[in-house]
Amino acid sequence: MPSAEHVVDGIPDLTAVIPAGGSGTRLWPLSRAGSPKFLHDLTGSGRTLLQATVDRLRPLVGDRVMVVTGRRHADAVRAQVPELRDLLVEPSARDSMPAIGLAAAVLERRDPQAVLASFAADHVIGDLDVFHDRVGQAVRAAREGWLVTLGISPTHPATGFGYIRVGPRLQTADSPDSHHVRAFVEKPDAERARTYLESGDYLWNAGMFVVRATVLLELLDQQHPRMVEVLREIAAAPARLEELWGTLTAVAIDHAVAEPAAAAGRVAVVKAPFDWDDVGDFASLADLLEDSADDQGLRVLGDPDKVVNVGSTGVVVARSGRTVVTLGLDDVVVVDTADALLVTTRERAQEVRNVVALLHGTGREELT
Ligand SMILES: Nc1nc2c(ncn2[C@@H]2O[C@H](COP(=O)(O)OP(=O)(O)O[C@H]3O[C@H](CO)[C@@H](O)[C@H](O)[C@@H]3O)[C@@H](O)[C@H]2O)c(=O)[nH]1
Repeated sequence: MPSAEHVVDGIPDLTAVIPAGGSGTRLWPLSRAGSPKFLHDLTGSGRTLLQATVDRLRPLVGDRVMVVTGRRHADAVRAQVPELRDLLVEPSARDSMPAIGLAAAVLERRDPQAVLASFAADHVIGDLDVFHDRVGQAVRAAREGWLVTLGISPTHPATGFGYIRVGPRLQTADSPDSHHVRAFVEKPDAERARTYLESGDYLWNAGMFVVRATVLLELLDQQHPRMVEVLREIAAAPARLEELWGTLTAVAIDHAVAEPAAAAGRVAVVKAPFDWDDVGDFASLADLLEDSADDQGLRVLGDPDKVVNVGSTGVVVARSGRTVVTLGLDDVVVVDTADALLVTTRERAQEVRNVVALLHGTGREELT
C-alpha cells in the first residue's frame, strides 16, 4: 500500500533526477549515438524508456523531475517530455557524476533540505507499488543523512552490473528494508560474480541513488573538491556552464562517491524486490518481450503485421516498414531499420557493440 505521502504531489522534498547519457551500442542499429536507447520504446507500450521512467516517478515527485542530458539529445527529450520542469543540458559527456552532481548543486540552491533520487533513463521496472514503497523508504533514510541505493536480488552471475555487499539492518529510519552497505564492487569477472551470487550477501547495483543534495556534494567534496566548487559555480551562474563544464573530470558516481562513501560507512541499501532490467542487449530485449512471443517462440517489436514467421524463435525488431520473413532459424535476432539491418543470434548479442566499433574503424560513422 503506498503511504499517504505518495498521493497528489508525491513526497514534497523529493526531486527525481534522470541522467540520460550513453548511446547503448549493444542495441545497434536501433539505438544510435544521435538516438540512444532511452529515446526508444523497447517494450511495445507506446512509451519510450525515458517517458516510462518519468511516468513511474510521477506519483512520487509530481512534476519535480530534472533530466540531465547532452546537447545533441536535448530537443528530443523536450519533444518526448514536453511538460518537463527542468532540463539541464551538458556541453559534453562527463559521465554520471558531473551530471548528477550538477542536479544536486541546482537543487541545493533551491532548498538546502532537498532530497534527490537518481534513476537511469533507460531501465524497465515492474511492480510499481513495490518500487514506490522502496523509494519512499530510501527517502526516509536519506533524510537522516545516508547515501541510499536500491539493491536488486541477483538472478544470475551477471558481469555487466556492479554488486553491493550488504551489511546488517539499519537501526534507524522508518525504513525496514534498509541495510548498511559494506562495499560496492563494479562489474566483477564471471568467477567472482558466481561467488557473489552463491554467497547471498550481494545485491545488484541498479544505478539508483537517493540522497540529500547537500550530502551528495559533501561526499563528493571528500574526493573531488574542485568538482564541487565548479558545480556550485555553475548552479549560481548558469551562463558560466560552457566555460566551466570542460574542466570537470569525467567519472562515474559509483567511483566518485558510492565506493568511498561505503568504505566510510555512509551508505545504506534498500532491498528492492521488484522486476528490473537494464535492457542491455537484444538477448535481454527478447527476455523482456517473452510474454508477447508467438506460438512458435518469436517475439516482435514493431508492427506484427510486417513479420511473417515460419518456425523461428528469437526476436525481430521491425522498424523499416518492410516485411521481414524468418524461416527455420533458432534464437535469431533481426533488427531491420531504414538504413541498416542486423542479423545475429541471441548468444552473440553482447558482441553487437564490436560491430559499432568496426563501423567507426571503417569510416561509416554515419551509421552509428
Ligand atoms: N547526462 C549524462 N548521463 C550519463 C553520462 N554517462 C552516463 N550517464 C548515465 O548514468 C547512468 C549510468 O551510466 P552507464 O554508463 O549506463 O553505467 P553502467 O556502465 O551501465 O553501470 C552503472 O549502471 C549499472 C546498472 O545499469 C550498475 O550495475 C553499475 O554498477 C553502474 O552503476 C545512466 O543513466 C547513463 O545514462 C553522461 O555523460 N551524461
